[in-house]
Amino acid sequence: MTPPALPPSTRIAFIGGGNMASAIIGGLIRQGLPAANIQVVEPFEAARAALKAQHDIDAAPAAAPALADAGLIVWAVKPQSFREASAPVAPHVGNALQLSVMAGIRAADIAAATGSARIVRCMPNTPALVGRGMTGLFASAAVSAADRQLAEAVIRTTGDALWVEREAQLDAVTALSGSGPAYVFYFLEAMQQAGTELGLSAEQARRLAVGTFAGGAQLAADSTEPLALLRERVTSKGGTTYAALTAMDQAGIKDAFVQAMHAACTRARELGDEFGR
Ligand SMILES: NC(=O)C1=CN([C@@H]2O[C@H](COP(=O)(O)OP(=O)(O)OC[C@H]3O[C@@H](n4cnc5c(N)ncnc54)[C@H](OP(=O)(O)O)[C@@H]3O)[C@@H](O)[C@H]2O)C=CC1
Ligand SMILES: O=C(O)[C@@H]1CCC=N1
Repeated sequence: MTPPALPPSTRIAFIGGGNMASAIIGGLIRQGLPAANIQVVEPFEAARAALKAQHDIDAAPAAAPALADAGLIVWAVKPQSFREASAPVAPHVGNALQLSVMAGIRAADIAAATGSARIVRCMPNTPALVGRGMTGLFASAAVSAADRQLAEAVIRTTGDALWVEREAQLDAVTALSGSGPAYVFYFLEAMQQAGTELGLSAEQARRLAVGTFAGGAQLAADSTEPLALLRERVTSKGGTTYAALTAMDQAGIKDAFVQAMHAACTRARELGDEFGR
């Protein structure tokens, strides 16, 4: 199915103009949405200056009636800032669709804070900055097919998108792909460290590690075979990979990694619970 296109007349207001807002704004501008169609409410002066420098957008320090022109309001503040941020914005939400990128905060709580239940929640990730984002989306019951298309069109300006049917699944998406880029960098750091310990320069080790991760991910993306089979093809009997994987299994790395993602999912749930209380 062809992904939905972003109508050029779309007017979008971002509440919070930090890292994630800037990544999505970059995608929108790359797809040709005029910067004049994008408003941003951002109290932090340095973040406003960064938006001006990167995207030529004049962010406002506080919510204003002009927000009412927006067909889409994107919530891009930290979950802990949502209550404070929502109070001055709520009177301007009107008939706009709301798209939240906030981890954990549930659609019912966003509806209660803003007075409108037309909400799509999503969980993007920072590769959105380079057009390679992977985002999970969830539509609340009040959302129409056209609303879903608009939300997906916005998100697809930053990379790939996948809908989930149950809101709780967004916590799993958060643990997997939302936080996931940090796991990739963590592994890359370890590979770089080992490379330097084994006699390579830091630059050589970084290039080898990053190239290997990107190549391995591409191989997996292009294949429908089980991931375990791809791993086994690298693992010659009695060879080096076997030695490395045996050491990893003995250290319990896979189990620790799985537990770490459970911890991330639990934290996403807690963020929602803490807000709803
Ligand atoms: N970073 C990531 O990888 C991902 C983040 N997310 C979600 O995106 C959201 C934003 O995260 P991120 O961009 O990293 O965070 P940032 O801190 O970079 O951005 C949030 C911005 O919102 C501003 N802000 C605070 N209070 C208000 C307010 N009352 N009105 C308007 N703006 C306000 C903050 O200003 P100040 O600094 O002054 O508080 C800050 O500049 C979070 O909810 C997070 O869960 C989702 C997926 C991935
Ligand atoms: O760490 C966080 O809470 C956010 C959500 C996913 C990535 N960053």
